[in-house]
Amino acid sequence: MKFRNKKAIFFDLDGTLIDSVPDLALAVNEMLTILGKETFSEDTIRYWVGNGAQTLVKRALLGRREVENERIDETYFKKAHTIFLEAYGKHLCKATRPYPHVVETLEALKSRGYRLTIITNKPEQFVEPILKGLGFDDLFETYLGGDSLPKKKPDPMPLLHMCDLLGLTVESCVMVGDSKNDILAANACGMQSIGVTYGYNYGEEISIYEPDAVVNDFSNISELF
Ligand SMILES: O=C(O)COP(=O)(O)O
Ligand SMILES: [Mg+2]
Repeated sequence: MKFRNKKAIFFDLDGTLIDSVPDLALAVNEMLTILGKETFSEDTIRYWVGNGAQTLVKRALLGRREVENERIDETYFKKAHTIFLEAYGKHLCKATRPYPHVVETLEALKSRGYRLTIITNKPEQFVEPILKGLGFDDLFETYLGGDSLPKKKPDPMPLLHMCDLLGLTVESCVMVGDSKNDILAANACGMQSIGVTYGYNYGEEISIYEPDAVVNDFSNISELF
């Protein structure tokens, strides 16, 4: 298939452009150690990434992914969250790297005239330092973090807001992501989407959420435009 008449491509960050779990896991375990709690393997923590920093901290404190109806003492949670943000801020690009073919594919799409932006659930404060640290911040026109707006993916709010920022219709944009949160957000506002299979989707196949296309390697995205 080919996407036609598209003007902009919105990219998810963690699990799509960059493999950030090693550094997220380092920060989670630093937080747990400071709090005197047991730490977890990178493989376990990978299943907890996707809903932003607050949910990641909550999952780590409770030691499981399903935490929606769980209550944690607010003061304790705030302390843990602050420790996590400080720890992660120190390790943003220690082991975090772009996935294979990401940089050259983004460069090719940009040189063909596509407007490129990032919509991540990661806290906004970390986005620019990571992009700068990895040397590809100049490829993107703008970005939104998980705390930039009142709602984050899977809510369509950030996708619709990005369309407004760029002055584009939903139909002229495509969302690319590794997680159901990306595809559900796109589906909720009628935007077309591409799922990547190599990221973090809580151990589930991304195809279950019915993106318009699925790619196993980032370089395959350029063939879709
Ligand atoms: O950090 C997260 O929880 C998810 O970030 P993402 O939206 O870029 O995948
Ligand atoms: Mg992601």
